[in-house]
Amino acid sequence: MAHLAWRLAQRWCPSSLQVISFPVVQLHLNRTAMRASQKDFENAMNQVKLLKKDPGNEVKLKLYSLYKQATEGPCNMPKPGVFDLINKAKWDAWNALGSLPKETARQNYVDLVSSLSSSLESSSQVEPGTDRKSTGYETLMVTSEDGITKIMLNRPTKKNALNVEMYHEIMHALKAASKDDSAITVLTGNGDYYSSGNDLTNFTDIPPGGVEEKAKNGAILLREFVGCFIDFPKPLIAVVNGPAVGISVTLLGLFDAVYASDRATFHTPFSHLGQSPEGCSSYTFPKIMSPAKATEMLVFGKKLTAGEACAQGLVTEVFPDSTFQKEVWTRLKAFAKLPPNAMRISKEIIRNREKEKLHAVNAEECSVLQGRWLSDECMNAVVNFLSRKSKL
Ligand SMILES: CCCCCC/C=C/C(=O)SCCNC(=O)CCNC(=O)[C@H](O)C(C)(C)COP(=O)(O)OP(=O)(O)OC[C@H]1O[C@@H](n2cnc3c(N)ncnc32)[C@H](O)[C@@H]1OP(=O)(O)O
Repeated sequence: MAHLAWRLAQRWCPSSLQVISFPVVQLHLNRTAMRASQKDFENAMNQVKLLKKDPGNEVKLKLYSLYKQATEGPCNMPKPGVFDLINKAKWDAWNALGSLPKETARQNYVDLVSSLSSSLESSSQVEPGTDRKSTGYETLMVTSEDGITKIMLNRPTKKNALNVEMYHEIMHALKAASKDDSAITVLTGNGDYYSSGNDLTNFTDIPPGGVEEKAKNGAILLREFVGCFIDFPKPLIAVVNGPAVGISVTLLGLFDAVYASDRATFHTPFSHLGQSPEGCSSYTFPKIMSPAKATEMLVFGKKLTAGEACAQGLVTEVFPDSTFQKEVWTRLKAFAKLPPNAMRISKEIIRNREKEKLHAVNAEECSVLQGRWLSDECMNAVVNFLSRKSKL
């Protein structure tokens, strides 16, 4: 009983939640894949001023040291005397960052502020079900309510095509959702599309190292991105509000449930684009729907209706578009009331024995795609789309 009381206190007492939030801060500090722009950095500096709670001296020193490193580089001040306690603590914190590059310090600062904003916001949450909106995302809307973290793709005018920023932001949102206090996580799209897949303009921004470097970087990003779905620890549900194309379809094989509007379609036109399957679909689709049906989709680019996708096991259930949102969210709210640890553990039992295999498949698919991106077939398809000569 005392144990239960302690756990309840830990759940609701803001000061103990501050302690819980610390590993989240660490997690964000370890994330180096995203690159913060000067604008992100300035936004983060403004956000610090808006924090409603004092984050404590340890965090303030970390913020100070990252700020100095990001703006001035390695510590360049003479060491204060032992009795100058405050300046000595600040000097120690800055000096401890050694030769950490300015860009990394800037990114770590932005991550730290972002994690502080969400952890301190959640510590002031008094009632379950209070809506929590994330800020700082350019391409997503992320909310946490009723035990559900909802990650909404938010580029409706581009049919929610996934640009490089969106890949990074989804990874960030998934990592945050895996640590937050929600029971389940949902991915959905804003507007009439779920997602039109990879943003084909991703192929246009060629770095100094040329197309080879571009393809290599793309493969690294894709592998990390898909890896986040393979490793996601809580029930992950897709609410497919409209047509889905390319990678937004292949990833569905890594979700725990897929609910679709009857307006949704499922299209993986990889051969048309001179590309090859990703998102582990070369492994998950044949298992889900038989090798021949997977071939129709992944090799011949057959577009499925929601009903067909459901009959083939890719979609869990289809709802009429007119009642889709209401019916699905009612159901998800009921799921989110189930004991979260039991759900997490059950997911682990269902998925874990496949994890190693999925990571190996992911690595292989990315390596094959890296080669495909350099092919004439792929380059022509991208040029045709961008010059408005072709559409799916
Ligand atoms: C790090 C790299 C990882 C890569 C992973 C590999 C992933 C592979 C894939 O996902 S393959 C699938 C790629 N997707 C496509 O080929 C879809 C291309 N889009 C279309 O064919 C059409 O836009 C459509 C059928 C999705 C929708 O047609 P329509 O309803 O007529 O709308 P518009 O074409 O007018 O679209 C509106 C607006 O959005 C832009 N847009 C839509 N999809 C994409 C896209 N995938 N990439 C870039 N831009 C896209 C479109 O250009 C319009 O923009 P505009 O208003 O003209 O500025």
